[in-house]
Amino acid sequence: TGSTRPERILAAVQRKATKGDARSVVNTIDQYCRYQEWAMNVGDEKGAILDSIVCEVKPSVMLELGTYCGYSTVRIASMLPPNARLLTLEFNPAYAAVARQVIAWAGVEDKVVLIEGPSGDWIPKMKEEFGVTSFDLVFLDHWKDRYLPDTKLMEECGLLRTGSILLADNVICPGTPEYLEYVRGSPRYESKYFRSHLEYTRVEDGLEKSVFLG
Ligand SMILES: CCNc1ncnc2c1ncn2[C@@H]1O[C@H](/C=C/CNC(=O)c2cc(-c3ccc(F)cc3)cc(O)c2O)[C@@H](O)[C@H]1O
Ligand SMILES: [Mg+2]
Repeated sequence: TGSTRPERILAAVQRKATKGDARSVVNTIDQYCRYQEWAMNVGDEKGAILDSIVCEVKPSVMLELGTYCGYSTVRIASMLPPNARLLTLEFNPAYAAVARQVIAWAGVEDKVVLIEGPSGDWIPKMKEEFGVTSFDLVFLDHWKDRYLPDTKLMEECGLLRTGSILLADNVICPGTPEYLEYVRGSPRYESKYFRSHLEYTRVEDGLEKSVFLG
């Protein structure tokens, strides 16, 4: 019963990254996943696009679907002002346990609320449990066939307001065809594709940024 990939990533962070330095945690994970073993973090190239959108939107309340090891959680949190909040959903307890430690090592735990459980259960409870009115920005990076149902669920739960932004990873690889067709075809969204590459590779992938028009 050896270690899991997320546990090996955590070990690399605790061995090589400077405690309390979020950028050093991000760089350590990128180094590890580029030169030791690949992992499904948004990565440095798409991560730079993510950074620019977080900086542009300056969200007060943000949601991330699919924490995994916490790489994008730390990346986003390091860009947020002190009073902003990032809620991140992860339903695999082992991954959540790793992510909590990565988030703590980076020193961003004050801006992050990691919620352990499936998005389908928690999205309807966001208002009552976490006092969320609506999300300024949502980063979708969980199971690709769940992007569309969860987007519809957020609409139904009144968690999107005019101007809320959805940013979806992997719209090319592995691909999210139904989601893409929906946001690009719906008059309620203004969508834009940011071309990039699959993390740590030369394979094409990209992010889709969709503004909810109400
Ligand atoms: C049940 C839906 N609700 C969920 N609620 C909460 N957490 C969820 C949920 N789904 C999945 N998760 C979690 O999100 C993470 C899942 C992410 C899925 N991502 C991918 O499959 C993915 C896959 C690739 C990829 C690309 C090319 C390949 F050859 C192989 C893999 C690249 C990526 O950037 C990816 O994001 C896990 O931590 C999982 O436990
Ligand atoms: Mg991804």
